[in-house]
Amino acid sequence: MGRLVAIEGLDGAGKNTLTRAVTARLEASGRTVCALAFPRYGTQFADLAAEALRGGNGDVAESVYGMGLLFAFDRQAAAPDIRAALAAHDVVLLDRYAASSAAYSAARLGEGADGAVTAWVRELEFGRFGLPVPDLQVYLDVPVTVAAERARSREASDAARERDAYEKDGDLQARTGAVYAGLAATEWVSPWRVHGVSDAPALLADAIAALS
Ligand SMILES: Nc1ncnc2c1ncn2[C@@H]1O[C@H](COP(=O)(O)OP(=O)(O)OP(=O)(O)O)[C@@H](O)[C@H]1O
Ligand SMILES: Cc1cn([C@H]2C[C@H](O)[C@@H](COP(=O)(O)O)O2)c(=O)[nH]c1=O
Repeated sequence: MGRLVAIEGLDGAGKNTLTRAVTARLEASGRTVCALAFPRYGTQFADLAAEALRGGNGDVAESVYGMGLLFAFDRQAAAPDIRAALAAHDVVLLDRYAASSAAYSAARLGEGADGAVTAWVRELEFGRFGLPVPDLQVYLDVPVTVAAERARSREASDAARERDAYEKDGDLQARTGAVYAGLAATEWVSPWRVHGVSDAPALLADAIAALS
């Protein structure tokens, strides 16, 4: 059975880039890795959520819990794929998982890491839906200004990556970062590790390798 590792952080923090670097390092050391990303763009629930964050689907985006349900349904639909990946690989790396819902939802509501909505996400996704619990959650701790600049320059160079409502809201990003720090400090759902902006991907890859 493989180890499940979720990489979390702000929009533009570099989660996808870090996931690819860690995958390469783990594979070079002989481990098999499967990388998945949430939301799963191109599938129903993820696309409904993405459209909502760009002004579509009526007033869905106004509801924090409504958005939480769409993201949670996306993960519930992916659960068989995650379990199959865990059965077939040494490591399954997730670019965002349930903690993204916890962090962004709490930030939108002005709650902390120990508030009502993070408890709701935990119970819904790991309780009611029975999603696999990560062996390790990683908070990629990048300053809000750096993440925002990366998201902006990516938008400038790639028209398909136009920033959504969350990405354009600097105050929301700052609050989300604070909630992520709280989730990591309190080991929300399972163990966490903080990966700093200057930390080498190899450090994280070695920590993941040590899990198995
Ligand atoms: N360590 C780094 N140094 C400099 N630039 C980086 C670094 N990591 C990522 N970037 C750049 O920042 C941008 C965002 O990176 P990436 O797509 O990996 O972020 P992300 O956290 O997955 O974003 P999102 O959650 O918004 O999809 C990309 O253009 C990427 O090339
Ligand atoms: C999975 C997930 C995502 N979000 C938010 C975070 C981002 O602002 C957007 C889109 O994600 P991407 O990484 O930029 O593609 O959705 C969320 O609030 N809850 C979630 O579960």
